[in-house]
Amino acid sequence: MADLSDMSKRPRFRFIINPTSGPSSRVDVAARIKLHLDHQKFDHDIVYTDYAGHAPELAREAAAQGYAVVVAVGGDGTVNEVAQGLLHTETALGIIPRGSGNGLARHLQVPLTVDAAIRFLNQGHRSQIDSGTINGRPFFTTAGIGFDAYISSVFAGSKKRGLQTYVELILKEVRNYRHLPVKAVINGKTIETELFVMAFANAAQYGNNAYIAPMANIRDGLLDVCLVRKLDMFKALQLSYAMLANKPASADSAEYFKTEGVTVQTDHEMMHHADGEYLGKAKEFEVRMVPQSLHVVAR
Ligand SMILES: Nc1ncnc2c1ncn2[C@@H]1O[C@H](COP(=O)(O)OP(=O)(O)OP(=O)(O)O)[C@@H](O)[C@H]1O
Repeated sequence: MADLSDMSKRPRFRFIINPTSGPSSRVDVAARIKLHLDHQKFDHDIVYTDYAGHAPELAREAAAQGYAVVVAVGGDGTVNEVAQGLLHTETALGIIPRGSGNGLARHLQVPLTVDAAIRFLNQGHRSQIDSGTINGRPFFTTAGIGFDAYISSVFAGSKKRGLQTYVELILKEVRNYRHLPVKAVINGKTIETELFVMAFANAAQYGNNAYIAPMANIRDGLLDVCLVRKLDMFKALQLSYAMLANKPASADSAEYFKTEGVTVQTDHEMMHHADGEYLGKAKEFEVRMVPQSLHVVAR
């Protein structure tokens, strides 16, 4: 683990702000950076995204120019985009969490308020984490097939944001959700089942401290798979309780696997997501771990 303050040249930080993300309470993040970043130690610039998909370009450009850290200012969607631009480079991802879930920030124990997150960046702790891919698309927190992807698709079309919207959606949609048969291969074993959800966890949680894979270690080179077969109301309650208590669910509600990769096939078009971003439908999925592929500023 290196300390940024040890570097001989003054390290540069780029802050990438997604102006569309964040709670309704407006904080002038640029002003907070001016106030709290250690300007004796670090140079910085601030750029704003103009459109979805802009952040990877801005991050890639900064990595090519030798910036020490690129800080994603936004929710997990922005974090995902910035991190994509930093994969396999020496530039570390920093986070100022501004989303409703903040899954990666929570897993990496980044402070959740703007001022504290900036002061945390000053400490300059760096380490490396794994990332994953689902059908080639990178993810850093979780990806999934089934109900979680369905919720991300409904959420994407909803104007409302935040935890309450998520909970309302889940309660409304869970009763109507149609389970589909899949064939998955995990660690050489073939599983054929009616699927509610198959979640692929690099970090332990979806965000909002909802733990889908409590044992997940973001640095072990392994993916934690949580398989939930057909769900009834009793199992749904058991699973929800376990997720909020940061404990594995009982064996008849969910099964957990550690693996380097998974393939899934189905005769039906199924939805998938990466870090809560809805990615559309497919009949075949390949999920892979990419060990130690991203530097981060984390505890
Ligand atoms: N300038 C922009 N205009 C429109 N969309 C943008 C812009 N910049 C980034 N985006 C898109 O906004 C999406 C959502 O961002 P993000 O997840 O950070 O915020 P959020 O939706 O408020 O957070 P959460 O998902 O935690 O509620 C990103 O996936 C990104 O593609």
